[in-house]
Amino acid sequence: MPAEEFVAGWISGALGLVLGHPFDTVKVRLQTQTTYRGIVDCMVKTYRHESLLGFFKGMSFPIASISVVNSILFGVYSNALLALTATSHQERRAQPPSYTHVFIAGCTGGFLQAYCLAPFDLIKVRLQNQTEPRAKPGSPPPRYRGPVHCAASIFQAEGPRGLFRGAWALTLRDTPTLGIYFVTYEWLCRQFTPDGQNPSSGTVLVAGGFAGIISWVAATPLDVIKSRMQMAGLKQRAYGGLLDCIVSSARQEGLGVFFRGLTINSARAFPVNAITFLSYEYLLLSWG
Ligand SMILES: C[N+](C)(C)CCCC[C@H](N)C(=O)O
Repeated sequence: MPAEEFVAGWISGALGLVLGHPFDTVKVRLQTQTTYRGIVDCMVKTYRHESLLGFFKGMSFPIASISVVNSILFGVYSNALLALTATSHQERRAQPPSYTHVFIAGCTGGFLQAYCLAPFDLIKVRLQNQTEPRAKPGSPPPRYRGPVHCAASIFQAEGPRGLFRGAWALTLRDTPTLGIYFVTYEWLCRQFTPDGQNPSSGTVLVAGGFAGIISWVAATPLDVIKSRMQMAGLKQRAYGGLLDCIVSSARQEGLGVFFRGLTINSARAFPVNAITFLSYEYLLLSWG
């Protein structure tokens, strides 16, 4: 099983995450809290209350964990294509796989990474939603002191299953949308690249950026539900399950609720995925 795709996926995932984290914090807050009027209001309040550091809350943890999960996505994707089409990454430019194969391999990667992502994503969302300013004398301490404390508290209160809160919603969110992600990337690359050649850096940036946007647009409704299920039981009401969360969110806030965070998700998705794909392709090319 070729391993370099896993390593390249890991490094490229980490680069994308750093670039995207401030957007991600604003998104999670908009999706789960009602105190903000919009993106700008959320940014201003976060800055005033918590300084620039507020945007980078909980970042070291995703860098260490979620970038590893990205390696699973790209590693499984490439190895699934190898199994389906018997071509390695290097051979695929000369013998491009069909879009059906790309879709199936993307869904497989998405499905497997979602399960590994679930506990890390849960901790990220819980930490991002702590809006208390850092270490102000006299103010009550935040519920979680950091990622390890957060994981331990959830484990203590709810057992190992607690760490997989929202995992179903996450799997449903990621399986089809990561199929869409790789199909969009491949399709755009092929539009701008002569047959048999490697896409230029510009093409990879644009194709990666749009692959990110399109897959995030498709993923946003379930992203909202996922974040709410992850926060359930804390500040938020508890839900009877995925369906209950969908129905009661729609009843209380209208259908627009499913598009919360769409603009910010898309604004984040372009740079993050442009850099992710560019560094991924570059690393694989330089390793030959
Ligand atoms: C499929 N869905 C759109 C949900 C996720 C796509 C993940 C791609 C990248 N790691 C990122 O954070 O943007």
